[in-house]
Amino acid sequence: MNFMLHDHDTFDESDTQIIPDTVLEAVRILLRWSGDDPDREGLVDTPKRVARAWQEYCSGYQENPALHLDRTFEDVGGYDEIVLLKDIPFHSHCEHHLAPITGKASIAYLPRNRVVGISKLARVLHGYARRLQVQERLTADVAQCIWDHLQPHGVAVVIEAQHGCMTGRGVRTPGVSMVTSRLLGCFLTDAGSRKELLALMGY
Ligand SMILES: Nc1nc2c(ncn2[C@@H]2O[C@H](COP(=O)(O)OP(=O)(O)OP(=O)(O)O)[C@@H](O)[C@H]2O)c(=O)[nH]1
Ligand SMILES: [Zn+2]
Repeated sequence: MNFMLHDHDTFDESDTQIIPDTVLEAVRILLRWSGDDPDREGLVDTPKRVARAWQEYCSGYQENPALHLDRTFEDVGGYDEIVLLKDIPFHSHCEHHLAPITGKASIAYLPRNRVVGISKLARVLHGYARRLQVQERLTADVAQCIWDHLQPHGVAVVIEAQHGCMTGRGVRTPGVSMVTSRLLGCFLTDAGSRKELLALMGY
């Protein structure tokens, strides 16, 4: 599909974004196909809202999450133990049904000399979560990004999430969580490091 803009495309003054008319029409078609009337008052602005919402849900495609790890610090008082950012809430969407995935991630690493500003771990997570995902790939991508760019002794990412496609539709089984993990470096190879990590994470 070609998303080149045309003269008649909708210019949205509220956020100075141009939304291609093909996108707005796609939402109108979906609304009609779902059984509603896209021309009724409550739905007239819905295609524009949906387009903007999806730009936000998928804003991760416009960024390189690794850039958040560019700035590191050496002077942290000789600290050379595990750094853990625990229970970071996130939102994503599953690539199969475009349904929401909501959950929390815990991200840990064992620094090699340099540390990163702690918020950057959450930024990396959101950079990958704001794309269409399966939970396994989200977990692996976050871990690999930290591993490649910080070159620490070890990285661990554990994600626990609920999948909207299992609650609101399909098997309709609310209350279940999917848990995924990716361990790299010492957390994979050294039982002592792994034990310490899992205790810190509360597993
Ligand atoms: N492994 C994995 N599966 C996921 C994830 N998100 C959604 N799914 C699953 O993707 C599968 C897609 O299966 P399909 O049989 O192709 O689709 P479907 O007929 O809609 O399947 P049901 O959800 O069982 O109705 C489903 O089993 C979903 O539960 C994820 O992050 N990881
Ligand atoms: Zn799904």
